Amino acid sequence: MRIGFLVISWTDVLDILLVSFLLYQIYVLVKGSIASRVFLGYLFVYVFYLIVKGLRLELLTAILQYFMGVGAIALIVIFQQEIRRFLLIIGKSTAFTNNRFFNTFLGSTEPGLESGNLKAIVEASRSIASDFNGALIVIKKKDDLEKYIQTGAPLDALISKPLLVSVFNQYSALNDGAVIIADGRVSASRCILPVADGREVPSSVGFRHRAAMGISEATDAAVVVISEQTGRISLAIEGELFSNIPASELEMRLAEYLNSDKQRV
Ligand SMILES: Nc1ncnc2c1ncn2[C@@H]1O[C@H](COP(=O)(O)OP(=O)(O)OP(=O)(O)O)[C@@H](O)[C@H]1O
Repeated sequence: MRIGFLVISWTDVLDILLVSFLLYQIYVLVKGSIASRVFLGYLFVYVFYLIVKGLRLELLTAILQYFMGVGAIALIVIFQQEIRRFLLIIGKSTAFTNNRFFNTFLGSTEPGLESGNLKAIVEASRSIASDFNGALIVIKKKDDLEKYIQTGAPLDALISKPLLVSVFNQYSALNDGAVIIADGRVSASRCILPVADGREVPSSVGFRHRAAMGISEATDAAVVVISEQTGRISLAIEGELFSNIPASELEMRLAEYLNSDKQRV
């Protein structure tokens, strides 16, 4: 196709569409954050560099070229949260993660938790909350949690209300950190979770709740978090924290999420 003096092929159109899509995704990721200003600043420098290069100002071009090279590395450091989120979105896209072969390869298993086990978790949460003992309970869906289980003390125990209540008792030696429930067993306690520190986390949120958001952002696990200060039960799913959930609603919400085959994006 010819537009004026420009000859445009279908690969050029594809190229433009892909670049537009990428730029839009970057815009969505950095929108509203401090990173968006950095991104804009970098874009201005790049446009300036193109103008300078077009005008054949050799010295300034060389300086800006060097600056752009160093800037690219600086951008990776500045945007590490956004890049991580972007790669997670790609890694969790339904086309791959719903595929049986990829699930085996990634160590993912079928989702679901027996209703008796779910009831035990909910009853334990109710009891822990009423005693104002804090708790952090990670429940595996499909994604492998072995990496996080390794950070804690192995338990490999049957799921039961008395066990969970005693683990999170304030005098227990196991109450620090998170309990991870995987494949119908209480795998470990005292586990260390990644902490969410993105712009969407309100500064008032403490580390227990940040850790719940962090692991639910990094994996598809559901996390029950109970505040030691307020006794409130919250649920973290897909990086989002749903605060102050009534115990009566918790079981339904957990069952709905854990038993669904839906993979987040
Ligand atoms: N990254 C983490 N991984 C696992 N557990 C954590 C992590 N960060 C904090 N915790 C647990 O949360 C506990 C309380 O942390 P903190 O008081 O900062 O959280 P909070 O969100 O304010 O919760 P609370 O309302 O219960 O005080 C810690 O003692 C620890 O057991």
